[in-house]
Amino acid sequence: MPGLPSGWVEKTSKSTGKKYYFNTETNESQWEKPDNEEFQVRASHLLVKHKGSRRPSSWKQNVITRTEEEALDIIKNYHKQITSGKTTLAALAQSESDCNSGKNGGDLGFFGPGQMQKSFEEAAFALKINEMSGPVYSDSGIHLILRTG
Ligand SMILES: O=C(CCc1ccccc1)N[C@H](Cc1nc2ccccc2[nH]1)C(=O)O
Repeated sequence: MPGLPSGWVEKTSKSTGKKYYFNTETNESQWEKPDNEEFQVRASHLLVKHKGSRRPSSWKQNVITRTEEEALDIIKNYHKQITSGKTTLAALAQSESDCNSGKNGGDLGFFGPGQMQKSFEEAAFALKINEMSGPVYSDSGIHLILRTG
C-alpha cells in the first residue's frame, strides 16, 4: 500500500468509528485517503487483446479471435514502428488499441499501487519517465506501456 504523504496520519472517528485522515501540520482532516503523488506514475498504453483475454471484445472488434501468438507478433511490430520513430505510441493507440483509453492516445492518467493489474503496475513503475516497455502481459492482453509522468 502506498504511504501517506508527510504530515498525514490515519485516525478513527470517535462518533462514527470510520477511518479518516488528519494532517498534523495543517490540522485539516478529510475522509478520503490523501493521494501520494510520489507513489504515482502516469502512463499511456497500447493494448492488443487475444482470444484468451479477460474481455475478448473491444470498440475495434466485437469478438476478438486472434491467438496470443498473433497478438505478440502485432505488438512486436508496433514496438518496432515506435522505436524506429515511424510513429508514436499515442498515434497507434488512437487507431489500434483494444482499450478505450486509445481514444485519448492511450493515456491512463496518474495511478498508484493497487489500482492496475499487478503485472501492468510493476512494468509501469519500473519505467523511467518517457521510457517505453516491451510486451507486457496482463489478463486483458498484451500491452506496450509508455511512462509519461
Ligand atoms: O480497463 C479498461 C479501461 C481503462 C481505461 C482507463 C482510463 C481511461 C479509459 C480507459 N479497459 C479494458 C482493457 C484494459 N486492461 C487494462 C489493464 C491495465 C491498464 C489498462 C487496461 N485497459 C477493456 O476494455 O477490457
